[in-house]
Amino acid sequence: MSSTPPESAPPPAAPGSPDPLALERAHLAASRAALRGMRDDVESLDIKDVTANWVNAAALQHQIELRIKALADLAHTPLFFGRLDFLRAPGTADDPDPDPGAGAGEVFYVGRRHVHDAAGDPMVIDWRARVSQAFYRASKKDPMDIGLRRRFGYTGGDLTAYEDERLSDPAEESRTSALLQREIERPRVGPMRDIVATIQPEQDEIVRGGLSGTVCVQGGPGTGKTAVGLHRVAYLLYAHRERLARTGTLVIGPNRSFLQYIEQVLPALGELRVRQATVADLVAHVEVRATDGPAAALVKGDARMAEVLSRALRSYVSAPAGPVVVVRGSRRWRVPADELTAMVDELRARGLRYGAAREALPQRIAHAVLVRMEQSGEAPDDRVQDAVARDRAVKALVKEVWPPVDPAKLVLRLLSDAEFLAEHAEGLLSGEEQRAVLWERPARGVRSARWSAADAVLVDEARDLVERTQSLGHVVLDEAQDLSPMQYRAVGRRCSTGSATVLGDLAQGTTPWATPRWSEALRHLGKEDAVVEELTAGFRVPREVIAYASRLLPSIAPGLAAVESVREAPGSLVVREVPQEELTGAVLAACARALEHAGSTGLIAADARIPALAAALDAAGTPYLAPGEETGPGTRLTLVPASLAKGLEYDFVVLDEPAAVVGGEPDERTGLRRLYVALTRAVSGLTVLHARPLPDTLG
Ligand SMILES: Nc1ncnc2c1ncn2[C@@H]1O[C@H](COP(=O)(O)OP(=O)(O)OP(=O)(O)O)[C@@H](O)[C@H]1O
Repeated sequence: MSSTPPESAPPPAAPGSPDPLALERAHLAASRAALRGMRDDVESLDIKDVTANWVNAAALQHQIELRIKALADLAHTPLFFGRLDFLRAPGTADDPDPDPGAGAGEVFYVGRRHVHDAAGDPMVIDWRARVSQAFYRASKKDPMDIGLRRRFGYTGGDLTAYEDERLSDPAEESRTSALLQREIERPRVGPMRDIVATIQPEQDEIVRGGLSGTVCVQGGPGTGKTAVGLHRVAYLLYAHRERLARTGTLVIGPNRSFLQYIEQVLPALGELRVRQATVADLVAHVEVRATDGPAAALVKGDARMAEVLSRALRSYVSAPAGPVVVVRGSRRWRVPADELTAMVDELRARGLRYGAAREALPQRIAHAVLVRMEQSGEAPDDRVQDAVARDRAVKALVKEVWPPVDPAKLVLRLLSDAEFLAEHAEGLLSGEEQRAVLWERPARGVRSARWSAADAVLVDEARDLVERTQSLGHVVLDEAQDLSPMQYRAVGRRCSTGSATVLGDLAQGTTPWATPRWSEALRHLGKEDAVVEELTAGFRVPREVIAYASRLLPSIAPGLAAVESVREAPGSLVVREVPQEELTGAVLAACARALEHAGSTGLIAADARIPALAAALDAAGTPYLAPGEETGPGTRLTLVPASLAKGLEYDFVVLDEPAAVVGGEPDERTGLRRLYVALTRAVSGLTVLHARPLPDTLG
């Protein structure tokens, strides 16, 4: 970016009047100084006076250290990226409770964090504050009382450009932002970055949605779903900090490489304490050492398995065979079998968790004993009730009629014992489905069993039947289209009393159980009343490339609209046929050409082709990384197996042999969806090289 305002900026200031860029730089310098002042204030806090207790002191010290960290002025992160000149005090037109301290015609600088000067006056407003909303939402149609919206461009940490929109001036034409275009095309080195300076209005609606409801976002490749999900977490933490600090937030992504790719975004937004995990991490109660075939995985992931498990668990509860007799001193108290049966039936009917009901039963029995004691003139108190509940006879009876159940052992038995499975899958799973889920060799113990990923989800379900899983305040679920119904349930119980942001693209579903409709996914998640929003503007992939990839849509997701790219990049797509024996050489040459440009290059290929391409790159002395590993100026090429490409992006992509990508999947639709994912990873250029024929729709 040049050091002068870009073309879209207003003409230079008239001679004699102050240079606007110089004034803005002065405000930046003053804001930096104010931020330093804020940090100095925190650093000079003396906590000795506040607390004498060392535990409290340590906790306070930790808080202070976090605050100092949050107040760091990162040289390459602009302190503010926008400015709003209000025509009158924000919100006063129709707001009975306007922001305090906002005067008519006030000017606000919008940035990543709040900065105030020594007098407490704001120098920079947090992008998440209510006044900042107009920066993202105001338009010519609805100027929201904004006279001027100014966007700033930075080079490194220096303010070098600005772009103005006079929203309330009917004479000014709306135009697309050159700074947005530049931001998107800025070469990618390192992990995903935040989009806080350029969040678009339809994205902002989702980011600032309330905490109480669940939102599901359907959006094609590169529409900003991941970015929106992460910014939504940052927003919710700002707007509901105390509540979420208590209940917790979690971001769920498809695999490690993806999590590595996104892990810097929230810390860059000042949020250091959000847990990020895969579904496998959440259900890691047993060690996964085996892979299911598609038939087994499909049945194990089906929601009917929840009912099978529930029935199997309930089968452990039996009717008492006889009375319970409690001996206290010289007296014997007898509760007959039919009364015990009524207690068991009542607890069963109440729908409590297995473990909670099991804990309640001794208290019920003790209560029945106490009633008898009172009837015979004794005056037992609570301690007596507790003692009776712990009586050996009571314990023995509870163990017999409501035995403790280890969730992993329950699943192990179902998958090892054909008769036990048949008994509880009756009317739910066909004989063939039952055979599909049974282990070939029954396992002897939980530790030695060869658990699969889907089995671990079953164990998680069983654990929840025994003891309720704790719910978090908010969960963001990315690439949600790929989850099985049982996986949705596992995520759903982690936000059962909280809310979720569900992000995905039905056209990119590549598991055998990929969800066909969001309504179904939301039902399994337990969030039927979620709002489904659609994002259609594409930020990553240039128009030519997305148009090419979208030719696959009618076969992979009929009815889904193609992404409308916000960017033209003529010449960004090259599709070339080469003889088979020249394919690898051509691929390497294409990578070398891509690497002549700044930024990252991804070489995407069918998983089966990876070893050959890795060997060829090694032989050519070209260094490369695995997906998710941080690219740096030295190594900018990543070798990406098609199965790991989802969610990632590169400035330039070289796609090796599409037919092999399609052929690497068990069926054609999944193959074409995998190809669609691979075709939509490029920001600036895509080169497709093939020796075998392309799929019909692309040919
Ligand atoms: N408003 C925006 N301003 C600037 N860049 C944006 C904006 N929205 C999205 N982007 C960029 O577009 C790219 C794609 O975004 P993101 O990865 O969130 O899309 P996605 O919908 O999750 O894609 P996929 O379906 O492929 O996973 C990222 O580089 C992101 O930073």
